[in-house]
Amino acid sequence: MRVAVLGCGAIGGDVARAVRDGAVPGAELVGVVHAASADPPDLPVLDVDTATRRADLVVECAGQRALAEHGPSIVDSGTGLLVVSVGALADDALAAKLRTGPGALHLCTGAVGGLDLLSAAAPGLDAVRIVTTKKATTLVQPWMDERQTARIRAATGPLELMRGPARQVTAAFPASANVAASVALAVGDWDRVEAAVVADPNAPMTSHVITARGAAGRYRFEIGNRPSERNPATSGIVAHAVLAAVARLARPGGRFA
Ligand SMILES: NC(=O)C1=CN([C@@H]2O[C@H](COP(=O)(O)OP(=O)(O)OC[C@H]3O[C@@H](n4cnc5c(N)ncnc54)[C@H](O)[C@@H]3O)[C@@H](O)[C@H]2O)C=CC1
Ligand SMILES: O=C([O-])CC(=O)C(=O)O
Repeated sequence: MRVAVLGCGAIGGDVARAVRDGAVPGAELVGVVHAASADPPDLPVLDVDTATRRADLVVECAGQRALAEHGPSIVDSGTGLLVVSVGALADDALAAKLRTGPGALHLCTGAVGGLDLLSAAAPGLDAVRIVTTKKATTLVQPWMDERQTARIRAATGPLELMRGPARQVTAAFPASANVAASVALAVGDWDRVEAAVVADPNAPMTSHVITARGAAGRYRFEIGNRPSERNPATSGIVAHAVLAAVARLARPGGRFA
């Protein structure tokens, strides 16, 4: 399977180098699509149209906005698309376009787990929640006013920044709350999932606590991820989750579906 990577930052750079170095049996790197001014010195850089033409699978690691910009033309061309910025699917029109194909849309589990069980239990779940806690300064957003930004920077303990429907929270924190979208997509219902984002200056790790209950049972998944050394807003595990997904697509069969 020929693989191109869209976005060559903390996740995409690690994914592209691992595929290039043969870490994923059955997958080979055709190149990366890179937006920053200086090209990554050790990877072949392609424009998005060439990458789409040459690859069987484009792996999006570039953010919700880049997915909205390039995703539709990738699937429209028949090339497969593996998405890490799943929060972009909170836009129903974009989600419908990406699901239309003919290229297949695949979602990466990213920084969280338990999505398979939540998906299976979904018809019997009433309340589903995810609380994300990260290093405070990684959660400052362009839409915040000076007072709010100063409050985050001065925080000495946990500070809840937002609590609300998953759709709203993933849009407000597009590089930090894709996990809220992952839970909503697993449950198949944006309205049943409440998400919260907490800034904690002392958080040694990024944590995601997912709880759900209903007729199906009671569930609690507590995840503590070490942040990426390249991007403290991103959990280090995400690049590995992307590589695991590429491996499943490159050599299907004999694994959890
Ligand atoms: N599903 C999940 O659990 C998670 C999802 N994410 C998503 O992954 C994205 C990437 O995360 P990182 O690698 O840590 O971010 P990063 O900021 O380190 O890297 C993103 C890269 O994409 C590039 N880029 C942006 N727009 C582009 C475009 N139109 N074409 C080509 N390249 C473009 C940037 O220049 C940058 O190099 C996040 O923005 C977030 O949406 C991140 C963490 C967890
Ligand atoms: O990496 C993480 O822990 C979560 C994250 O940034 C996201 O969901 O966008």
